[in-house]
Amino acid sequence: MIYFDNSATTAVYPAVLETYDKVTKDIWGNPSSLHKMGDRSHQLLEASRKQIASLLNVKPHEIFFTSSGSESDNWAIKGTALAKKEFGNHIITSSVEHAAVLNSVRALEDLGFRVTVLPVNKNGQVNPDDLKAALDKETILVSIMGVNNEIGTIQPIKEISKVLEDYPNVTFHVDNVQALGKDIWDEVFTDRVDLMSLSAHKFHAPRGVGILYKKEGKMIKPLIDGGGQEKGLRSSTENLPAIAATAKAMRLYLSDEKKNAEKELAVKKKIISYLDGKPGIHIFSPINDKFIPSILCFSLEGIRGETLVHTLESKDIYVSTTSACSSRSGVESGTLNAMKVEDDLATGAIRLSFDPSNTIEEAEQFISVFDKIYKHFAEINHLK
Ligand SMILES: Cc1ncc(COP(=O)(O)O)c(C=O)c1O
Repeated sequence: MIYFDNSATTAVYPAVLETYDKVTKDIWGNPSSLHKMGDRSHQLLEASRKQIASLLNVKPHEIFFTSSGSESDNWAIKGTALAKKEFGNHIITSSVEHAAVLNSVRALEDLGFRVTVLPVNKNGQVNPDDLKAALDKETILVSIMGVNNEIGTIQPIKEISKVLEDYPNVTFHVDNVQALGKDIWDEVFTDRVDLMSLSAHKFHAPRGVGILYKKEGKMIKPLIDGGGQEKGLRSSTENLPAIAATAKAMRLYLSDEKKNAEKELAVKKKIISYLDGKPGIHIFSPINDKFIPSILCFSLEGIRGETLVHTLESKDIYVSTTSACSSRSGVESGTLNAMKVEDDLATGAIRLSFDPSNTIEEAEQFISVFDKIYKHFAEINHLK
């Protein structure tokens, strides 16, 4: 089996599963309970928060646990809009955001907020000058992702941060769900970032945990009301086994970022060296400093992405059409469309996403399987 779909989700590390198991069995008290069992759970919850904060170089009280990256995005955007609606009604985002961001701003648009969606260039990057031009005195929120989930573009968060230094009252949210552990943290998490979303299942923790970093003092309204957990801002009994597992997974995932990025790059390089220059092949995530090494998106002219996904699956190789969450709903790649890629190439795109555990041997096996598919379709489609 070759798993090249790590941007969709990752396998839980065995050591992390052990933590999950142990906490489920031994530390199952409700952290809000006043007795000893509750106290023990509360201590573990806070220790997990502290570890995550330390790994991200922020303060523990700036870390909030949610249920997913999607919830963190929804909360960042809708929670900020609700908290700041007296100060303005304008929100800026980009055309290549994840659906959790784009659909959140669309929902706010239906409620009367004004939304500007910034275009991107042929690499899928936002131009900071476009942001500058879009900002006005009504702007309350800017939400731009750190790394795109479909093609792996790194957004110019540093330059955007510089633009936003002149607008201290504008909340700046960054969706960094795909950016953690890619050895680019300084580029995507600056001092100017006020809110930042992460998702645990993207870094070998179990599903069911998202993280929202909220800079001290930033205004946000809760979306989930109830018993007042997470300092009254996000109620519901904490998913402690998964949270403790998340802290451990993050420590392991970030322990060798540079080496991990090099391993992913080696796999990507190997496959690109095969694909590059082949008639009918279009590569959307080349190797350069604008793209992370772990995502490779490309299409083969005349073939639908889903056909390629299922043909590869029949050989026990797992990849996605552009993003796993939209592929079942049949939605074409939002990112490639925003980059003005022709429709038939956009619907033909597949995404390979690597993990440091992937090997050059797997890349070679992929190439050998793909080459047969390529030759077959190249003949049918008369590609030269
Ligand atoms: C950039 C980005 N944001 C948000 C999400 C949503 O995260 P989750 O699956 O935890 O809801 C994803 C998931 O693929 C993503 O890639």
